Amino acid sequence: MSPNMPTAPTILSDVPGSFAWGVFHERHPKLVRQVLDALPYGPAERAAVEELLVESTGGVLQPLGTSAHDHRQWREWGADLFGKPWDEAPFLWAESYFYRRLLEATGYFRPGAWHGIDPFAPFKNAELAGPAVVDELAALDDLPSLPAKKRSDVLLASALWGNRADLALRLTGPAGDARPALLADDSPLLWSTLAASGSPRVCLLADNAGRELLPDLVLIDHLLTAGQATEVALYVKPAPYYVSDATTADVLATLDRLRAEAGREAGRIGGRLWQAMNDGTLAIRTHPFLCAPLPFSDLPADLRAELSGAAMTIVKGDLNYRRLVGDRLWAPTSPFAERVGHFPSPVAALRTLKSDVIVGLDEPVVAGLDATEEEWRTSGTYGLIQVRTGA
Ligand SMILES: O=P(O)(O)OC[C@H]1O[C@](O)(CO)[C@@H](O)[C@@H]1O
Repeated sequence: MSPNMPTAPTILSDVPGSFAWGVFHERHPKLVRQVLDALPYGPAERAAVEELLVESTGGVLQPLGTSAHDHRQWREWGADLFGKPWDEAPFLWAESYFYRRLLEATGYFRPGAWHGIDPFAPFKNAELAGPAVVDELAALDDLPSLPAKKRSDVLLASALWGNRADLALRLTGPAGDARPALLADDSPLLWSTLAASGSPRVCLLADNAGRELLPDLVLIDHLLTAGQATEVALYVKPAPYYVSDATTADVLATLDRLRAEAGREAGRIGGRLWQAMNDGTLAIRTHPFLCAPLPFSDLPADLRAELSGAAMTIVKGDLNYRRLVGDRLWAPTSPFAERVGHFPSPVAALRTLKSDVIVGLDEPVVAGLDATEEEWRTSGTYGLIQVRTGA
């Protein structure tokens, strides 16, 4: 960050009772139980997962072993952090490292029986096979009868509140599926920017699989068929992350789920997406930096170059928002456009609020929310669509 950039305190997890503290001390223990109950890991994996929990709630950060393929990369990302207590590391860094270490503990990257086994797959699979998805697929039958403008708005809203359907929150947090109330809505700017662009290439940085990825894919199909995008690149995580984050395997499972609805709108959407992948108008992409513990202001040159050609990059979800604006206690009225000035393309954030970071709100909105008893920043009840145009 340039020395002249305004800054704000980095969020840490060292304050008992804070949201970040609760992620380590309340959510992760529940998550670990869920993971160990969902797959029949052996004694070595179980012990390693339990040790990770102990280390991450009171111990010091231990580096990855030298046999890990990315240990050098993490040494570099955490050069001044290893050996320090977990709660002295930035919350974003420590939470990301927790998920990397969980994969290490379960043997995801090691040669052996558990190689490539997604520890969160049982939850993701159950969601995709569940009744909520059946209802959501059936609702797609109404899409063709909607006027084009209405269809765009409905699908953008679905992609936004699909982010509410977050397995991490539902496995370990409060129940509930209420639609978020929008605290900021720059959607007209999103549509007008795409319309003004000659042959728009759109990038979408995905967040969760299942009930979030499904509406994301439907939105992508709409952008392509309505000519609002001529090409779409969908960026997914290179490995399981933050419980339900989408990987290529999740895209394929979701496509299969759509295509299984033969003769219905869902099936037609699945077929068009398949064809778009075949002819290259839809590309699934990934990059190691998508699982890095760093803000997007540190994008590596190759990923920055890929995104810089986009007419719009749509950034989904809470974690991506934290990385986009910086995981700091900014003033909530701090301008969104300033916070994301580093991003290489016009950018639209679609996010339900699930952590303390927030920027770009109007003062009366903040005052109204602060006057309530609600944990409005972290409850997942509120959402936003914030856009910065111009590269
Ligand atoms: O799936 P999303 O929307 O990125 O949400 C992830 C959020 O969930 C948490 O991991 C808490 O469970 C936050 O710390 C994080 O930002």
